[in-house]
Amino acid sequence: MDKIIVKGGNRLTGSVNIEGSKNAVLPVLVASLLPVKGSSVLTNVPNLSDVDTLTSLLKLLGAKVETEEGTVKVDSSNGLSYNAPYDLVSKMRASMLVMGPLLARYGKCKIAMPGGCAIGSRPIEQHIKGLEKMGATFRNIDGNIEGHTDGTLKGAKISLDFPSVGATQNLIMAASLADGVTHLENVAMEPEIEDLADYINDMGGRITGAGTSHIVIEGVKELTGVDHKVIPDRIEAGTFMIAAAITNSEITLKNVVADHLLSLVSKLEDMGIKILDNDNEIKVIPSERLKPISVKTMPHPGFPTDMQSQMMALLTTVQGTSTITETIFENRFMHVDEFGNMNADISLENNTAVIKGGIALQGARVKATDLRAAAALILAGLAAEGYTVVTELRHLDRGYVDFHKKLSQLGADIERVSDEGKKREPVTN
Ligand SMILES: CC(=O)N[C@H]1[C@@H](OP(=O)(O)OP(=O)(O)OC[C@H]2O[C@@H](n3ccc(=O)[nH]c3=O)[C@H](O)[C@@H]2O)O[C@H](CO)[C@@H](O)[C@@H]1O
Ligand SMILES: C=C(OP(=O)(O)O)C(=O)O
Repeated sequence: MDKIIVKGGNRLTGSVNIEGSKNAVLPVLVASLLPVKGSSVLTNVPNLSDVDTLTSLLKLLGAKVETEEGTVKVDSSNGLSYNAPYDLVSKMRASMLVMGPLLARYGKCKIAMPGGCAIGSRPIEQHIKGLEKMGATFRNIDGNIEGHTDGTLKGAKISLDFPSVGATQNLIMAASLADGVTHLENVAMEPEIEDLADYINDMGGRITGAGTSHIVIEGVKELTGVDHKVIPDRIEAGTFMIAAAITNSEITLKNVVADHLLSLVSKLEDMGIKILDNDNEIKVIPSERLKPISVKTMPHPGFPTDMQSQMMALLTTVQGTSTITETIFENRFMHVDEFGNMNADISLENNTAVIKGGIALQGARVKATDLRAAAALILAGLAAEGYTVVTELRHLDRGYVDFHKKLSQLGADIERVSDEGKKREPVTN
């Protein structure tokens, strides 16, 4: 089993390049199933295992996919299959997003129940309810969801109970090829939604309001493949901002959109850290004495759940009592015990973690419990006394490209020890 070994105490310096966003590229790849003409060329695509899993799913569905360093070309103009099997879907929640495009293009889909990080139950009733309003019917058979329409989806007025990112993406894609106009209310406002809408609009779609809570989609007869550059990964960027803060270092992030990171920036500023942004770059200027804070995860533009564990790592090093309340996923505190193994004092009161910070972290052998927890434990290792060994790196590989190499280039004492022959190779087909 691969492991990352980090020796704490080094200051970081220099700059780091941020990759294309995992949470943007996955829906954009799925939307590449929509065009009946031409092919799409996606650039700024991160080399992640989630991207490999999704391109495998697209191929299995009948799309032609060519992958090169940072670029994926998808041609879905040939007939597609409508069956997304368990072995791929179970690896990744984003697989559920193929429901919308398959129903829109073929009037049917068969999808195994989703996977992803074990951070809580991942219900999809908001996806299903919205698609039902557009005329689809569903049944559950042997762990699969089968959906049907009588030919085409119909535009509808849909209000989500909660601004689910996945449901918003699924419904945007479905409505893009539906008959008539769809109004989506109380939808997610994440930057990844805007990226998806921009991509579909460039293909000939008619979507307005993406990035607000009310999106209107006028269905079109067909879409045509286009080139699209994926937006920068705000969560990878945020993770490196915390790396700077936790090591009391000044670093610069390149290829970022500062406006996507406002809630994190505001919290870091409350703690006493200075953040300067200019022209797709962010500079983090640390401070010796940070202040404790309270954080609550919320749908965008609130504080992202995907930054919760990294922020927790930082708060363990800050003198005083901080709190983090997780409102998005009920089981996203599995890293608390791992931080405890590193001498952190964190107690859980329902969905709030109370962090008594400032007790020196001690290097330990810890286990990544999910994707962001993997990064957070490595961040804690940067500040801990002695060596921290982080295992279960398959989680890390879902969402971070060369994390240890980037940290090492910034000056961290870190290495990844691979099991012979088991290292993930980039897909080159
Ligand atoms: C709002 C939010 O922060 N969403 C995050 C979520 O997106 P993702 O699309 O995975 O999740 P959703 O936004 O759909 O779900 C957020 C919440 O809504 C619930 N839910 C969702 C759909 C549904 O049909 N029924 C239902 O109850 C989920 O259980 C969860 O508690 O995980 C991604 C990966 O960590 C993040 O990038 C997203 O920012
Ligand atoms: C948990 C994450 O991803 P997923 O929803 O794909 O599991 C994440 O990006 O932090």
